[in-house]
Amino acid sequence: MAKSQYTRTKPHLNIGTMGHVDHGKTTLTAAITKVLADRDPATTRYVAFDGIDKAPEEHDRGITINISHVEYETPARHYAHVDMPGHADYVKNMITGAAQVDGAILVVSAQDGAMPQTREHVLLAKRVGVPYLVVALNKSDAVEDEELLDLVELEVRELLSDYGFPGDEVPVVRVSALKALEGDPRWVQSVVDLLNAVDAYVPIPPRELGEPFLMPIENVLTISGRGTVVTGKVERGILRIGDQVEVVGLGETISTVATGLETFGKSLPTAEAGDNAAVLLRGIKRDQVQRGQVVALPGSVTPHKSFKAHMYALRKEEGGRHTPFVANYRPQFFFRTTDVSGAIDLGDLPMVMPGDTVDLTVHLGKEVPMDVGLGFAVREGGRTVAAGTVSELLD
Ligand SMILES: Nc1nc2c(ncn2[C@@H]2O[C@H](COP(=O)(O)OP(=O)(O)OP(=O)(O)O)[C@@H](O)[C@H]2O)c(=O)[nH]1
Ligand SMILES: [Mg+2]
Repeated sequence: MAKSQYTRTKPHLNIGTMGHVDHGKTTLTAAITKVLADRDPATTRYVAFDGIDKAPEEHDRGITINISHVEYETPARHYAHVDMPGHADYVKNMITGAAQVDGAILVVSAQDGAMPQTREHVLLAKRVGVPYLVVALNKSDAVEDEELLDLVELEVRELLSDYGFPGDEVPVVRVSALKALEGDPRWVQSVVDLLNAVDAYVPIPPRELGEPFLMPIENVLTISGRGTVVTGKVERGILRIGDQVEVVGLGETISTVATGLETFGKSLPTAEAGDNAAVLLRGIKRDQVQRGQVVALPGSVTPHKSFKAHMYALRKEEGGRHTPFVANYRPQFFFRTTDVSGAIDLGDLPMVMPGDTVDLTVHLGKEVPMDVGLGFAVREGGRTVAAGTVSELLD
């Protein structure tokens, strides 16, 4: 596929920006690439705001809809960065992004403080297993009163603690993405400080290199003359060019061979757990594969329609339901990069109250590749109402 080769000179980490709509996630993403590209153009390419929010609808509405990937390097690390949407209607896309990261930058506008999707994103981050958050208190240029900044910081720390993050320890860095993008030295430094905090606070997670290869498919592309390419973040294991793989879930399992590997347009000899990879699949047509399936070592993962789950129903203060749900409740279930509708079998329970933690059975409309321990979110009418983990595989 690509000409130049990706060399693993620095540890690799997956990070992203999350937070309420308009708090400055995309501006910060652009500013990070700008600041790093200005320092070392050999390792980072500047990606302007329009290169991140590319879709015409994003342009017209001035909001992020799709998640978008950029890469950059600090002196210590290579980062793949996913810019997530903040708008309530696109939380679905945000969940996909959050499921991939090893840590995230929670962007909070210092002017507005914590807002509904700040809360929802922190909660989802916890539920989908984002292990570390660093806070960018953005738009600090627009708030002159230091005490106000202190107040917002305190509020955010409390919010983090409410959802099980160490609110006292989490680095909170006062930044201005906009001013950094404009080259204002004070605020350029604020972005450098933020990156230093990420370098120092978010550890490189142990990669499951010894496990069988698995990559959830996030996107499917056609490369003319070459064939079909699937992209995603490698969840576990190592894949080499020429390896036999299976595409599993949402229908028949398909067997094929990985005939090419890439990351950010550079060729890879092997794709490893943690990598953002593009995998060229031999003899596969674009319509045979889709987002939500996984590419895996043959026989290593099986698709299931039914499973037992350990689940927490969000309280109404957390954005959850105001009323209990009863037998045959049919919400959407979000796994890795897909969502599927399903029914909940409560067994002997008469109902589930917001705030309850329960064990129940789920029957999905389509087969999803899963293992015990896989996390999922439950949504209904555009909001997250529950979150859980798979505790036992049924048929
Ligand atoms: N004053 C000031 N304005 C900012 C700053 N960062 C972003 N903005 C402005 O805030 C608005 C929203 O910025 P975006 O980067 O699109 O916000 P977002 O969080 O990506 O929005 P969604 O992706 O739609 O959730 C834009 O008008 C920016 O110019 C900042 O540091 N200071
Ligand atoms: Mg955005």
